This record gives sequence, structure tokens and C-alpha cells, in this order.
Amino acid sequence: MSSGALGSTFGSIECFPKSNSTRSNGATLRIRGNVVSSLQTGQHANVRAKSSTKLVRIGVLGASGYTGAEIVRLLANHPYFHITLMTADRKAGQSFGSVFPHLIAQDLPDMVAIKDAEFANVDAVFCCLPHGTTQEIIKGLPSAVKIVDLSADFRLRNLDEYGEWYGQPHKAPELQKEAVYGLTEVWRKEIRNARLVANPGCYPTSVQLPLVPLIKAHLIELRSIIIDAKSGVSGAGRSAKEANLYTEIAEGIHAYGITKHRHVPEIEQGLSDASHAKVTVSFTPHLMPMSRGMQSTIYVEMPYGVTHDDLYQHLKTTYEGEEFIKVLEKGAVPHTRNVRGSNFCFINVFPDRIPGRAIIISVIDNLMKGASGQALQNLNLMLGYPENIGLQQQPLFP
Ligand SMILES: NC(=O)C1=CN([C@@H]2O[C@H](COP(=O)(O)OP(=O)(O)OC[C@H]3O[C@@H](n4cnc5c(N)ncnc54)[C@H](OP(=O)(O)O)[C@@H]3O)[C@@H](O)[C@H]2O)C=CC1
Ligand SMILES: CC(=O)N[C@@H](CCC(=O)OP(=O)(O)O)C(=O)O
Repeated sequence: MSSGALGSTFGSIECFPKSNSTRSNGATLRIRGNVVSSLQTGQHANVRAKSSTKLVRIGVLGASGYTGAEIVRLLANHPYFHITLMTADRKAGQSFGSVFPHLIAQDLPDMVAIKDAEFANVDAVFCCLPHGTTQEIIKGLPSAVKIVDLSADFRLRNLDEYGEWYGQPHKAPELQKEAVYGLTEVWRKEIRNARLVANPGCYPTSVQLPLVPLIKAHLIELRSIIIDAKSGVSGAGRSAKEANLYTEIAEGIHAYGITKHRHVPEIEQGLSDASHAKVTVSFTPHLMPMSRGMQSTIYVEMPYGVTHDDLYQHLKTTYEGEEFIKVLEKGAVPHTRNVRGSNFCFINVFPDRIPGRAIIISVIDNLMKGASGQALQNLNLMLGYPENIGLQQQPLFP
């Protein structure tokens, strides 16, 4: 099912295939007319819809962090998912509304420490924990529980590479084998059947969405791919760090992780899969004085005879039916502010003044398509729902 078809499905939920109405955990979902209208009329009606259906029980591990809070925000508009477990570390024992007052209107369980979490009451989890802590926790989950892991712990297939870039040996190699990489528009078929999805990093999402189709179509040279990327500060998580103080970030921009950022092997794995050859990239991330948003400006060389217009047309055709990937009108510059708070990725292609080269710009919201938005898109797919449920909010502006 392409997400292009989902727009119409969303407005006529009674037409879901029968197979989508019975869950493997025995919970039965009855989709009724009132759910359709509640989807269209927002939160209040949505609560009504939730109470009239048997819901998928969701755990949010690391709910007191930025990506956890974003999942909770999105699930407020999800008619079939209901949060039954939330965990925190330093903030365990606190109510979610006291930690995130903007979400105080939701009826949610208090946050507990992982050691006190009761997984018998969950059907699926979003794991929003720091990398390194995630592997052991996931290893202990009941096998029936579906998992979308937002950390980097299951993204790299090569465990030696994981050890090298993350500075510690992998603690769950057997689980790594079953993990499916969650770049939805590229691995949709595999994600549908997965139990464990490794949600991509934010930078790798913004880079691979434009480059994977172009590489598959042999429209760019594999050598000399240069990625200049910029992120909002929420990309670094919510825990206090001196380098992320307002005074260190405001009114300036700086590069970091030059030549050794841990997203390099993830990007190279995805591009190498697309080309069936080893691809290497120059990648330099920068920190920007904004809370959310991410831009990757990508400089590529084209084979003789290929023009930037060929790249543009190919991306336009590839993503024509996709709800969340928008290749803009020719010449329009993607702005991070135009995707803020949404699951969109905006892309465009420009000719370089140097013949034979092109410049690709891709923007996302790092907390949405770069993390929690894509994670929800994936869990929807894994559980047989239309992938856009809970994700149709438009960008915030200004
Ligand atoms: N922020 C972003 O844009 C993106 C983040 N990611 C990844 O998603 C994951 C979560 O990121 P983010 O939400 O930004 O991080 P935060 O630092 O904001 O949140 C981390 C969460 O994990 C909890 N936690 C920390 N240490 C432990 C531990 N040892 N055991 C159990 N729980 C713990 C924290 O609890 P408490 O606060 O109570 O201490 C908090 O709930 C990370 O792996 C990150 O790399 C991926 C893509 C983008
Ligand atoms: C601004 C900032 O610090 N960003 C983070 C990337 C966030 C992300 O996607 O991290 P994971 O790969 O760990 O999931 C960083 O550069 O480490």
C-alpha cells in the first residue's frame, strides 16, 4: 500500500481490510462510523473514539526525553493506540504533565523506572533511550511485543563497526540480526513484517531520502558526495550539557564531529545498500540556534550526460505517491521552518555553477521525520494500520 493511497483510506476507515481488525494479541478493533468523524474533528472526539474501541497498548520508554514527549504528543491524535506504560530515569515517579506541562491535558500513567516497568500490559513499545542502554532493555522484552527503537543500537548491521563508532561492544548481537532498518519509504515492505525496527538517525534520514533513489538509478557518481548538515539543538536530547546552553548556541553556528560523527557509518551503510558497492561520504554536521529542524545540503557529481533536471525528475517521480516526501516546485528553496512540527521531508535539486555537479537540499524536523514521526509511521505499518494515522498535522508556522 503506498501512502499515496492512504489519504483516501483515512477518510473511510470502515473500508480497512478485515485482516486489520484482529490483532495477534487477541485484541479486537471495531472500526465504526464515529471513529471516522472523530478523526476529522480532533482531540475531543478522538477521546470518544478511543473509549469505543479496544486499543493497542503502547509503552514509551524514555518518555521524559524529547523524542518520548513527541511520541506522546502524536499519540494524542491516534484513535487506536493508547499509552499504558511510560518510563523515565531521573524523573521516574513524576507525573508526565509536571515534566511536560504542554501535554498536561492528556490522561496518562505516571512515569516509572525501567526496573519497575510491567511489560505484560503492553503490545508495542517506542524505545526512546540513549544508545548503549537500549540493547539490554530490549533483550528482556517479551517476544510478542513489537519494538521501534529510536536509538542507534540496532541500525548498523556490522557489529564491529558498531563497536568502533559507539565505543562499546554490541550487547544483543542475536537481536541485531532480526532488526529492520526503518527508513519507511525505502524499506516499507520489510518494516511491515518486522518485530524490531531500528528507526534511522535524523541526519541519515535527511540524507538518504534524496540520495537512495538517485544512487539506485545510477544518476550520481558514488565518489565525492559531500554533505553539509545542520541541526536544531533538540537533536542533542534534553539532558543538561554545557555545550548546549543558550549562551553557547545562540547567535552563532559551529561544526562538530568533523570526520568522526557516528552517523557516517549509518549513511554509508544505506548508500552502499542502494549501490551494491562501498560508498564513502564527507559529512560535517553543524549546530544551529533553533530548537528543531534539520537541513542537509548535499553536493554531488553526475555521470557524463546526466543533468540536474534528470535528478529532479527522478525524485519527483519516485516520491509522487508519497504523503510525507515533497519534491518542491523547480527553484523553490526548502526551509526548515516549513516542515516544523510535521512528518514532511522537503527536497529540491539545483544546478551547481560548476558543470557536471548538482546541489540537493533536504529538510526535516529532527524530532518528527528524524525521530518520533517516522517511528509512529513505522509502528502503524508493523501493526497493519495506514501509516499516516496520527501524522497528518500540518507544519507550525511561523
Ligand atoms: N533528539 C533527536 O532529535 C533524536 C534522537 N534520537 C535518539 O533517540 C533517543 C532518545 O533521544 P532524546 O529523546 O533526544 O533523548 P533525551 O536525552 O531527551 O531523553 C532520554 C530519555 O531516556 C531516559 N534515560 C536516560 N538514561 C537512562 C538509563 N540509563 N536507563 C533508562 N532510561 C534512561 C531519560 O530519563 P530522565 O530524563 O528521566 O533521566 C529520558 O527519558 C536517543 O538514542 C537519541 O540518540 C534519534 C533521532 C533524533
Ligand atoms: C544536535 C545533535 O547533537 N544531534 C545528535 C544526533 C541526534 C540523533 O539522531 O541521534 P542518534 O543517532 O543517536 O539517534 C548528534 O549529533 O549526536
